[in-house]
Amino acid sequence: MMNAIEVRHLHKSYGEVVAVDDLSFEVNEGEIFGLLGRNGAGKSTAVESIAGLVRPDRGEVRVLGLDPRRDRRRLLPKLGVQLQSSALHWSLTVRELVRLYRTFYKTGAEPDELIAVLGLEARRDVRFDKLSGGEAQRLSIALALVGNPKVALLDELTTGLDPEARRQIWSLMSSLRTAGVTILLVSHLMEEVERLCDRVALIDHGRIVAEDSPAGLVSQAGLGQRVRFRSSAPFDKTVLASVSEVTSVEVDSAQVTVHGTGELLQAVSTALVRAGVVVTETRLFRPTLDDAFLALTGRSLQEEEK
Ligand SMILES: Nc1ncnc2c1ncn2[C@@H]1O[C@H](COP(=O)(O)OP(=O)(O)OP(=O)(O)O)[C@@H](O)[C@H]1O
Repeated sequence: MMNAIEVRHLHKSYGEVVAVDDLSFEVNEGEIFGLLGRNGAGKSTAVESIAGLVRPDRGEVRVLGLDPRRDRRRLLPKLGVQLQSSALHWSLTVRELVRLYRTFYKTGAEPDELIAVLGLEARRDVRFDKLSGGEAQRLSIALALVGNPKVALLDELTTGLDPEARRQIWSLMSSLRTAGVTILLVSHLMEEVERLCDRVALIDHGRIVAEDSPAGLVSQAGLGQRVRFRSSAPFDKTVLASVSEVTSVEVDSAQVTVHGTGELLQAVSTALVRAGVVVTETRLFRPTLDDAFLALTGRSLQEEEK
């Protein structure tokens, strides 16, 4: 099977700033692939290079086997691009813009249907400069999808959207996946990435730090899980000594934290019941993608680039 997107040894600097530093990855056909990283990590530069809008200093990009700069005319009908800051003609309405973009393609979506799918029906005749940030964002997704692309590049998919609109976009992404569209998406949102992406590349300083499924990244980080509970009687650690899932136990007065792997909660609960130990407020903490990012890059995803 051909890879829908291939990026090999991509480099791009802006003056002194190295935006993308030897970036290589592949996106399979029909896959949703996420680029996750802090502000300034180089994600947008990568997307713009794949879209053919930025000329890389070095390296190669192929989209559906085509060079996005050299084979631009052949690629554009098959490619949908949503960029972070799209400056659109401010005096055109939502409907006029979607219809205009539709004319760029031989085949594509029915403009009014697409407007409805993106929840913009009520705003159809509103000028672009009168839209809220979230509405403009949804419009930019509509414009990226109006040509029924085979490959969609979506930068900051749901940034600025309220939870309701976000869920709508997520379900739209799932139906695009079902339709076989390949999607490269840039996101800051863990929940979005965990829900949508088949695979994710963690990007830091223009480089890939790790690449796997969301669950795979969490297990790559080797963080294990924790079970925490309260014990009214002084807790005797030896109760858990022979439980193979347990790696360590911390007792802080009444609060007990058990670190371990596998079916930790089940194993700990069983051992406590067998020993006749009564505990309360039992909670399981699983490492998140955010924890994995911190473990793999040394910094939290929320932290801004200095
Ligand atoms: N056109 C440009 N001119 C100069 N510097 C740029 C340009 N575009 C990006 N950069 C710089 O390159 C680095 C990578 O930026 P890029 O926008 O690709 O990162 P990003 O991961 O997409 O971050 P964000 O989420 O904030 O957009 C940053 O240091 C940025 O300031």
